[in-house]
Amino acid sequence: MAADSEIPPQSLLQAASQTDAAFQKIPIIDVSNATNPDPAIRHQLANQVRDACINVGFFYVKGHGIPEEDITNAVEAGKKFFELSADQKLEFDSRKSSNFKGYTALLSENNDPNGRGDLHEGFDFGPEGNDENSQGEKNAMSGANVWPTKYVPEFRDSVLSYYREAIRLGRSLFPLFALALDLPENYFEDKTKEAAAIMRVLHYPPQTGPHDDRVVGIGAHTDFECFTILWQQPNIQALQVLNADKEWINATPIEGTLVINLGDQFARWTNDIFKSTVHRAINRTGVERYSMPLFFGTDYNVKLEAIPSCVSPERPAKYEVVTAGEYVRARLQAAYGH
Ligand SMILES: O=C(O)CCC(=O)C(=O)O
Ligand SMILES: [Fe+2]
Repeated sequence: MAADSEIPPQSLLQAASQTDAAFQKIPIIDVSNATNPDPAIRHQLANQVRDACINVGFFYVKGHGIPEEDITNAVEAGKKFFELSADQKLEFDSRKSSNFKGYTALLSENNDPNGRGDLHEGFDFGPEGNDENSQGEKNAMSGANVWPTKYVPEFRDSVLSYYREAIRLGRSLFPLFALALDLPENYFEDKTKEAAAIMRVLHYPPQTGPHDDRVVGIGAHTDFECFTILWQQPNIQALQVLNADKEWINATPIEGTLVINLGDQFARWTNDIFKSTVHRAINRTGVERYSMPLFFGTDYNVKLEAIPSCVSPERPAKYEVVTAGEYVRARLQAAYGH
């Protein structure tokens, strides 16, 4: 066994009280052993995940098992869609949909209230085929997806193949997050039955002109859900993560990895022991950039209530209890203004 497994494990609250959120680097974690039959190996991996979650809120995963071909096909389909004319793309305008699905044009979103609109366009979709069991008040994005099949016939199959792979990866991470929180490995299983994950394909045109922190690809924000699985285009530096000293740390793409970042559902659930870290993206490279985030949340009827292992007399519960569905709906309405 590795030497660090001989160090007596620190309690979660103890570890959380000694965090170093002025991180300079984003850790890389090899998750190929996430489902290893040896519990000692899974625990060791969960310790790395804990460190990343309480100090940074971001980590790269390698050994994620998503075939390169699924990534390429999804990105290529996205590129073809964004190359359509503005009028063609607006046939799928998400403002026409009651559930935030479809196309969002440049500048129609504003993630940072101090910003002037985000310089990216996007296409949003969710799970297919579970409309019946996920309808209703509780689910802000339930209901049918829209697909640009008439212009890009392979779009739906290509992005959904990647989506399914990313969901598989996301499901394999929940037991690690549970162990990292001193919880039973299956803690999140009954809370993530629907895999209420929304995925986006994003396009950031290159930005030129004078530097203005209010005009960026995606303004400074935190994500809403438990965690995000982000593919970002290789060789393009755009994504930046804010540390506790208010320095922007580059999340440079690393070949063969995906970025995982925690969102506000996890921060609320863990009473801020898991960090939902502010980030933004600016594409000043002179070339087009594409990225694909998938936001993995809990089922929308789950109450986001501080987990007992994350609360103590020194660290009382900080957030009022809301359901995941109420929370996501409010945040989406604030970002998209509808
Ligand atoms: O494109 C990126 O690198 C970041 C996207 C992002 O932060 C988001 O969609 O929430
Ligand atoms: Fe984000």
